[in-house]
Amino acid sequence: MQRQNETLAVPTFTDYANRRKELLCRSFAYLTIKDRIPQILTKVIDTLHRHKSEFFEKHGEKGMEAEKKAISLLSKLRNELQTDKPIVPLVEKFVDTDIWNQYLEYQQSLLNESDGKPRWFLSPWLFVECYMYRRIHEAIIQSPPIDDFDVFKESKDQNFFESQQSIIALCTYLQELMKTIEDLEDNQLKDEFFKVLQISLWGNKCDLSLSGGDTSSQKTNIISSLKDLKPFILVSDMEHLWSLLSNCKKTRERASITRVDIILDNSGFELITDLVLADFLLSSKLATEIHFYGKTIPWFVSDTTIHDFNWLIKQLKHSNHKWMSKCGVNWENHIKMGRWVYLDHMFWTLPHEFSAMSQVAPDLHAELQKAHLILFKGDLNYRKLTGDRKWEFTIPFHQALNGFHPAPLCSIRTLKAEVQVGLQPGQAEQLSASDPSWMTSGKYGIFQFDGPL
Ligand SMILES: O=P(O)(O)OC[C@@]1(O)O[C@H](CO)[C@@H](O)[C@@H]1O
Ligand SMILES: [Mn+2]
Repeated sequence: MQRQNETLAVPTFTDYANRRKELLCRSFAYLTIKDRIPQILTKVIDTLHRHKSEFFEKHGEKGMEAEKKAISLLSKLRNELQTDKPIVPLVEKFVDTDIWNQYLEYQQSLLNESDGKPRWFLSPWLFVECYMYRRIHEAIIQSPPIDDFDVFKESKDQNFFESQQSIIALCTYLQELMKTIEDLEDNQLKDEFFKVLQISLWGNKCDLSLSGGDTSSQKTNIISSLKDLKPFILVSDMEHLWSLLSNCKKTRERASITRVDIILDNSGFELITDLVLADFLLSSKLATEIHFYGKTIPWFVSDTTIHDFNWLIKQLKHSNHKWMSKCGVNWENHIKMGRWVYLDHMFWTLPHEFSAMSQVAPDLHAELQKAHLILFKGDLNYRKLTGDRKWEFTIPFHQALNGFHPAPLCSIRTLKAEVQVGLQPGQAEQLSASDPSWMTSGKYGIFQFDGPL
């Protein structure tokens, strides 16, 4: 597919003839739908199988029946996908069902010239992928009494346990830093701020949907790798973040607040890195309040739900490692005192790009407008920020946001999808020549800021 050039302000989502060509060229999107998604579905089915006796113990025969039903719905889903059947409306009534089905109709309306049915392999990748996770959820909620079962919980927890050593290193680092943070000079504080930002960036390498649900934990000490990883940061707007927050800190009146909102991505190791960043923001007084946003339903395998968030903090608190448990105690306290607030909203698990937020979820948009800074973690959020379009690499981030600007915002993301904007002329070409998989390997990262208008 041709990259959109700067003269086209908003490229259309779907040029289906080109899309087909792109798919046949074995793009990353095509391989995701063809290989990765069926692999994830097979894992989900296997997980349900393995929990059979647990369902029986909990719910008796009804639990066994429910397991069978969920598995049959999921096998049907896998078959629909693999045989490229039309994408069908959701049937089970849930808070977001109507919005989903309206979106499906919208996708259908884009297809007037063909047979009028969106299909798995010929619809926009972002839509199809989100739809698949929403259908998994539908299969589960259609199968009471196991309708609150999180099919990805096991993998998320495994990621946490396998990253133990790196988590210990991070908690120790944070607690050591806390001892001196009040005495740090401005430039020292800035250095530490940049460090915790980079920790949170590289934490995003560990997502489980890219690995098809296979384990993807952090085994090395991330802090000692930061220097070596620096050359892999393609856009580094950290200075802007520092200016913004240190300015808030200097000009803040006694009782007023500086609020940073973090749109979370993956649970497990990445979530720890985000909480380390959030704790640092409070302790350094760069912020006084943090709002976290997670997902209301299991999403893209490893994304954080309220259960994951609470579970992880509890795990830390009860750890027998001194600094891990100190972090757990402090973090629980931040929540109790209202310095940390966890929120969710169904918008985050809709297929819409973020420029549609003010229309689709005006309440969420209005809430985000109250933040001084919004940090968007991860690759999926980047795809939604930029509409997952094939933008020209050098187009300004601001333009790709397509009017989405509730407050100053920054994407913190490792590259795992074929969309990237705001690069220097020639930068993408150079990368393509030296490392053809630079956009999808998770090896490169960005801090991309869109500041005050
Ligand atoms: O948002 P995250 O966790 O950083 O990444 C999600 C992700 O792995 O899922 C998709 C592949 O299935 C890609 O968009 C992206 O690479
Ligand atoms: Mn994710």
